[in-house]
Amino acid sequence: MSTSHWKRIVVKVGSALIAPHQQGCSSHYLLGIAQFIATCRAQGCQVVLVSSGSVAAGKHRFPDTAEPNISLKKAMAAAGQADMMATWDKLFDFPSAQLLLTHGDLRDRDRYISIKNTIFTLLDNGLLPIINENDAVTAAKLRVGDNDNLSAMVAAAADADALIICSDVKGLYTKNPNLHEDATLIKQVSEINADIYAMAGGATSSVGTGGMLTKIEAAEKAVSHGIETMIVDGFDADTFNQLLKGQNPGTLFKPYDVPMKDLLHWMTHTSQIQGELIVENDFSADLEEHDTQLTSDDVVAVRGNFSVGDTVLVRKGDGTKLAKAKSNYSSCLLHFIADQEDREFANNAQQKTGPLISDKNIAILE
Ligand SMILES: Nc1ncnc2c1ncn2[C@@H]1O[C@H](COP(=O)(O)OP(=O)(O)O)[C@@H](O)[C@H]1O
Ligand SMILES: N[C@@H](CCC(=O)OP(=O)(O)O)C(=O)O
Repeated sequence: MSTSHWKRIVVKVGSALIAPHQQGCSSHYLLGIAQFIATCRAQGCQVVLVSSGSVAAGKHRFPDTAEPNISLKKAMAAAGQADMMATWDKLFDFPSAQLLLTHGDLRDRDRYISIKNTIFTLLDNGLLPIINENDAVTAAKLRVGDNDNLSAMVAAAADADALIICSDVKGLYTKNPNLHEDATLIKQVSEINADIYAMAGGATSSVGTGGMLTKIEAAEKAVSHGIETMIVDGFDADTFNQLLKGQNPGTLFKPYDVPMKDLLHWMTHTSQIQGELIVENDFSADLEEHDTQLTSDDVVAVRGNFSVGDTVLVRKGDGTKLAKAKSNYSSCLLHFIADQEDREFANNAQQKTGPLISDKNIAILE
């Protein structure tokens, strides 16, 4: 790893670094991170910042709430977001821009492409995109829920070379170091497997979300896109000197040698399977190469409730998974078509809407 070889990176900053005392924002720990970002940019590396901290920053505006419920957390996020942006903005001598996203935005292919374009346009014009989840408006079904996974989705969208997750611990330990004195730091992870997940516990601070578990999930998403990922200690100013010297100050997760194709990665790690289309057992998944298209005639069963634009799994009746794809029809419409005795309705739907799945929006599973 070396900062001078990176063309584009995503830096994720956890809540404890932004509002360490939950009395609004503090620039104490952010200064070193801001200097690191400025140095990377000066070296020609584009930077996207994913910043947590809106809830922690807004908390002090609601002093009588020891255990805030979800509505209060949303209000805290709304109250703290502007403060958090203003705190970052003061530390930079270049302009920044705010993007507030939900999983609902990222898992819709058109909106995902639009987000991608906006990030690139901001970067190409010298702005620093600062991204957070839109906590104030999002609902349970539509949220990513933690900024570790959000930062990995953003890193994939931005086609980043590296994802640096700045937290309140040095990196991944064999067990939670805040609870176990004998925990030891893991310097490098070449393969994320069940043993690695078994080391990860949840957050122990009152402001963190997800703990190490969501960071490993994020690392898994990122490395499969070919993005080297690091968990580092944002409290320690020396972390950023080490990074600039090409050293590993925390835990480094090695990227895949052969990254997943972009569309398959998005279908696997960002979009969510909302249902299944079962096709005949002799159906082959050559939709991509042969420009063929799946129609409602090819489907023998429909599972789950999905809407137009949702991602579905295409599989054979024997269980073989063939592809993940965007459905141009809702499950409701497919059931209705299947219930019709004649073909007229299906033909009309096909003429109006086109194929059930087009070759542009399908990722063949190898
Ligand atoms: N194996 C582990 N190694 C390191 N930290 C761990 C581990 N398991 C759980 N943790 C917890 O994860 C916390 C970091 O996650 P979190 O609180 O969500 O921080 P952030 O706000 O930076 O996302 C640590 O402070 C620690 O309490
Ligand atoms: N979106 C939330 C942060 C969620 C989150 O993942 O927090 P953290 O674990 O501190 O990175 C906020 O701005 O408060």
